[in-house]
Amino acid sequence: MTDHPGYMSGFGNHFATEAVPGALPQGRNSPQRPAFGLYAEQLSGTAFTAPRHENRRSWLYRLRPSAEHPPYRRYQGAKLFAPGTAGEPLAPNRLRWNPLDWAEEPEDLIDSMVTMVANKDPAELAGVAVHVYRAARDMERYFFDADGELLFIPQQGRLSLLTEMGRLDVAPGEIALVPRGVRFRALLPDGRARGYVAENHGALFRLPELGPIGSNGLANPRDFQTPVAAFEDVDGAVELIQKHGGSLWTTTLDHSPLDVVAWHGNLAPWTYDLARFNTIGTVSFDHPDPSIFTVLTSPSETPGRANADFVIFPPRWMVAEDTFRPPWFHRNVMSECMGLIHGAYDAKADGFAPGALSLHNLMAGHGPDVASWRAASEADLKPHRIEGTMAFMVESCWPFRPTRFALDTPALQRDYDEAWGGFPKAQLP
Ligand SMILES: O=C(O)Cc1cc(O)ccc1O
Ligand SMILES: [Fe+2]
Repeated sequence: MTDHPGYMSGFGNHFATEAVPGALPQGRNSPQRPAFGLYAEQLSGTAFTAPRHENRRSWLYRLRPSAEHPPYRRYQGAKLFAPGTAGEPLAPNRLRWNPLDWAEEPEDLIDSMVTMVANKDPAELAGVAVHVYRAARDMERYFFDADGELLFIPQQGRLSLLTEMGRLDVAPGEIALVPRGVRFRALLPDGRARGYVAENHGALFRLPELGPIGSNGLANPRDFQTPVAAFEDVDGAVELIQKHGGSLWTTTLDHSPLDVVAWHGNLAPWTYDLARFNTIGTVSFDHPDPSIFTVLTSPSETPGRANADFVIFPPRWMVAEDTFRPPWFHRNVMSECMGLIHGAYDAKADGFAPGALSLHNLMAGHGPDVASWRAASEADLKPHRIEGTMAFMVESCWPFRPTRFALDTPALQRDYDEAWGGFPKAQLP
């Protein structure tokens, strides 16, 4: 891999970048004759008339227009990627899966994608799906998702995402976002890579409001890194796959679609190092709601009720006095899908390994397993640092439905309910 060509800093900024000097028009978006015969193209992430503070779009200057392509046909590979969820009534059970094994034949990122849970039809422009990838081959073809933006959460092995708008290098502990429609291919600098993808069909992820926290804190905007323009000037047949309306489609181009020489705007890919998250918690007593750990939020149309929140449980000091410090028992009106990047999660002493996934849909009683409850109830409450861990949660107001694969795979822990078996009964005086 060559050195990274560089990043620009800031979340949702209006960036301007050109890989060839003079490629970016000045003072207008669509000149009569763009420099060098480039083609100007607007890519929108919100409706043209979205309020200004929500509005996201970028202008791309490319070697050929994206419009030049033959019809798409159904793609026959990637059978576990977006097959639709199991049709039967949604059981209210808590579910947990061990990390998925590598496929027998090495697959590229797209063929290795396994959809585990999803809610809503992408055509509703709402909902979120959680996929797991376990890739062992570089992509020689290209992909884009017409159904939503893709939040990559690597768990093992780095990804190099060559996108239309520049290159994202992302390692476990970092995340990356590729906007809806942006074409990319994924290279695997470590030979293989496993992780999670949250596919957001709804309102674009943004930083949460800070309320009384003030003007700084949680994920700070300047720590988001957007790549400078970088392009491939490659002629020859290449495959372009898209996910559209919940199914996969393929076509052949006679050139690389990563041919954007310059771009400007505020719809852009980025990476973010979760270690930069400014974690906030109690310095007195009680454990705040985990909304305090929100990195990104995609609002629904109901104020305060997220279509999708991306929440992390990072290393941090626990100092709460006379407090049960791990996650308390709870029944939540929101639905929770959790994964673990590394280390151990403080509510689950056993059975939740890095790469695992859990699902606690609305009103499912959950919280610490017996061993975690006992240890935390008996602990000597000194300041204690939770180290070397990074769990995350994709929380949604729409209950998640598992896919057929997720319900049938041997990775499903059929004894998960036992995590909460054997609590001693309270003894009244
Ligand atoms: O279920 C979980 O482990 C996530 C979680 C953590 C917490 O501290 C409070 C609520 C919650 O859903
Ligand atoms: Fe929870």
